[in-house]
Amino acid sequence: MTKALGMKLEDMTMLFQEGLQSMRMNNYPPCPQPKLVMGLRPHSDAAGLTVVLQGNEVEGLQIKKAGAWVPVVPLPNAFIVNVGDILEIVTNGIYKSVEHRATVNLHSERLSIATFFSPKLDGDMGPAPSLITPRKSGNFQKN
Ligand SMILES: O=C(O)CCC(=O)C(=O)O
Ligand SMILES: [Fe+2]
Repeated sequence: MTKALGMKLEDMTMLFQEGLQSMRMNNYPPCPQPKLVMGLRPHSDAAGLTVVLQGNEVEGLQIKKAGAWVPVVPLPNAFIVNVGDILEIVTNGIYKSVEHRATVNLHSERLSIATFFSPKLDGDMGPAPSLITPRKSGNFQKN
């Protein structure tokens, strides 16, 4: 990723080398009124990267693309990798954090496992210094 972006490796390892990994297992039971219920509300993940396994290959995950909700069709033995808010900030907005949600199904239970890879908890975080040039300023501010 750093090579593709022309970013210094240290700008990434500084944050993620001692990063945190957490996991959420989601179970969406069948729902008699799936049009009236949302499994997981629209959100973006606060992490750097999220890896999702759609456990039992039941459809439900959707991403927002050009203003429309697009289903992410489960593929056997495939993971979904989502960019989270922190990576959007570190890459100075080059990679965008994706808004997504999970719907429920009338007859099928759905299972998913999401693994969140986040930076270390202490220290400064902001756009990678190596991505800021006189022609390209930082899109996010450190507080
Ligand atoms: O159930 C899914 O496919 C998505 C899960 C998710 O977005 C999350 O746990 O943050
Ligand atoms: Fe999520």
